[in-house]
Amino acid sequence: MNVPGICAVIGSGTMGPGIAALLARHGSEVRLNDISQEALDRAESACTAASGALDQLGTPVTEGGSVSFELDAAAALDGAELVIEAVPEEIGLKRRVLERIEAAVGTGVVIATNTSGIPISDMAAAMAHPQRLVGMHWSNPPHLIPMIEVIRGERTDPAVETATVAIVEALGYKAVVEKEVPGFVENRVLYAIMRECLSLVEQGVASQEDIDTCVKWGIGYKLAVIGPMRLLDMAGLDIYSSVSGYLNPDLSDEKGISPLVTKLTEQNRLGMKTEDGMYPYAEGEVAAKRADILRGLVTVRKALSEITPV
Ligand SMILES: NC(=O)c1ccc[n+]([C@@H]2O[C@H](COP(=O)([O-])OP(=O)(O)OC[C@H]3O[C@@H](n4cnc5c(N)ncnc54)[C@H](O)[C@@H]3O)[C@@H](O)[C@H]2O)c1
Ligand SMILES: Cc1ncc(CO)c(C(=O)O)c1O
Repeated sequence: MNVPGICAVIGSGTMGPGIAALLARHGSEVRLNDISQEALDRAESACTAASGALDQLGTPVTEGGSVSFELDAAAALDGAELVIEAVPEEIGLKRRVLERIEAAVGTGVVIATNTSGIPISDMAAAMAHPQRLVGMHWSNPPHLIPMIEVIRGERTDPAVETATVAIVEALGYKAVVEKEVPGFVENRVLYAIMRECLSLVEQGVASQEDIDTCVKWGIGYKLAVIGPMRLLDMAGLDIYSSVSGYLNPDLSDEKGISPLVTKLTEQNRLGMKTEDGMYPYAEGEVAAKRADILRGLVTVRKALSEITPV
């Protein structure tokens, strides 16, 4: 199945433009909406950059695709066959936006939320037709990371989930989340890794730099080729049993926010957006790092596409 003819993406911040660019690449007429004209102005250059990255990847262009930038939500939603909500991760805002989307589209239109981990059923609670809400969790940067989680809520119509899986499979790789646990699969695994890494820095076990090197060139490299379940078979479940027996009780079980992250956020050291966070950034260094990251993701994605999935 190809992607829908007309899509609306509601929210044009970090995620919206890359989502729109990829859908347009596959032939959709995409309307990108935001309440901020400045965000829409930034989105135009973000979409151009995303399209350039897709050129480098060699992603074929399906004729007929386009992205328009709409401050008027009604204009963006008019005739949409798929709506993707990508506004900030705040359930009250998402519920209000979903209500407005519902009022503007037919009951047969799939409404997908890009929430990072809010249970779909919680978001659907305010909807008149909750059966058409489905989770479609993209990863940043959305035009390059080909895996998209599909998450159904308690009242999601199975046909809506099936249609969403078909769209995802036209774009990349699906991971169907069978139970809508907070964080779904990707972010639960990612946040478990980040919790342990932050704990290791807080304990002085290793520096940020060496932890990044260890994870990138150790498990990150390996897991890019061998999924964790396959790796268990490769290592041997007996090995896992022996090691996890003494290691699991010692892993971080921090239930709150990392004290180091709390300290840094209180100091407004938020990372690249403030040019200081886990690392300091000299003038111009953030743009250079972002370019390096995108170049690296394109290069690795090309290499991975050369191998058969293990
Ligand atoms: N940033 C990431 O790495 C990432 C990755 C995957 C999923 N997500 C999820 O995607 C969603 C969006 O995240 P983001 O990082 O793009 O957020 P963001 O804050 O960068 O962008 C959100 C955009 O929504 C706009 N907006 C706010 N209210 C609106 C409304 N009523 N109508 C239309 N637009 C509105 C804002 O002006 C802003 O431009 C969140 O649920 C987030 O958890 C984020
Ligand atoms: C830190 C962090 N949190 C959430 C997400 C996605 O929902 C990402 C990501 O996509 O990379 C992330 O890095």
